[in-house]
Amino acid sequence: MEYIQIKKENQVALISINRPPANALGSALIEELSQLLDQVEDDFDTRVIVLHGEGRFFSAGADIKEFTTIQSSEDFGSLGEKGQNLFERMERFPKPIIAAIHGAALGGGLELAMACHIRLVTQNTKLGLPELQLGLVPGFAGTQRLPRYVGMAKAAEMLFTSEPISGEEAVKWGLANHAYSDEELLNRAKELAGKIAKKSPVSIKAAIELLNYGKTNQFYDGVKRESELFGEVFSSKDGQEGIKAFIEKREPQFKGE
Ligand SMILES: C/C=C/C(=O)SCCNC(=O)CCNC(=O)[C@H](O)C(C)(C)COP(=O)(O)OP(=O)(O)OC[C@H]1O[C@@H](n2cnc3c(N)ncnc32)[C@H](O)[C@@H]1OP(=O)(O)O
Repeated sequence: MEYIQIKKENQVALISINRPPANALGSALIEELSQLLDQVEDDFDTRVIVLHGEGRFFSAGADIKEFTTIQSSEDFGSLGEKGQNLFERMERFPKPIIAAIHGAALGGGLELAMACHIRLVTQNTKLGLPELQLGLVPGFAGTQRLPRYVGMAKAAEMLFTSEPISGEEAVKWGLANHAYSDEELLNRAKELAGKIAKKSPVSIKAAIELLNYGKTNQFYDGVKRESELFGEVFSSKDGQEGIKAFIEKREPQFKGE
């Protein structure tokens, strides 16, 4: 695999995303992550997964540079669906997935983290869904998962302003379980994974299935509508302007078209 490494220690699989400079979730990386889950699912000896990012960030989201190679709203919508399907699989995965988040988890990076069962963060990490800054909307089910963690009002504020919250704030809002220093993060994640690995895989699998019953049809209808709007908004002039502005490192000029 090119962008993802796996290391096993005491029944815990440490999965590292390694795609400098920002661990952007391009379509190849999404595919690799999906293949890796196939491997881990079949490996009886792996009981818990810890997911983290190499380098400066957990992940700065979908690959904005790759967006410029996409021609139609349908293709953009299907990119969204690929991410949505992978993240749904993760949330239902029979083995617990702990995200250990440092630096930043933005856009698709936070959507990935929100699909994990437990989130540990560093105090100063930035967590946000800044897609509206790009003239877009989130497309990997973030519009449906974020309000489940932080409530509608805080989710609306985070989406409308595009501003991230810190790891410490994320714990207060229920988006993350615990915040640690940069030095502590990975060891704490491994320690927690070790505790969970001692439980019966049978009862863990049942607990994950049961936790997922909290998601009603409204959640799935919302995810479907998100992928349609993700494609439509991408094709708007504002969507194209937002992506161009990011690449040109300038403020976007949105005209409502
Ligand atoms: C369905 C899902 C949709 C989405 O996820 S849309 C994407 C949502 N994410 C974002 O909008 C985040 C965009 N990135 C940022 O805001 C910033 O970056 C950071 C806060 C992560 C870091 O800022 P700083 O420390 O000032 O570094 P830097 O010079 O902006 O970035 C370092 C290099 O990383 C590239 N990069 C950052 N994020 C992405 C990305 N999401 N996709 C592709 N490339 C990205 C930059 O362009 C640059 O690269 P170069 O050194 O070549 O100029």
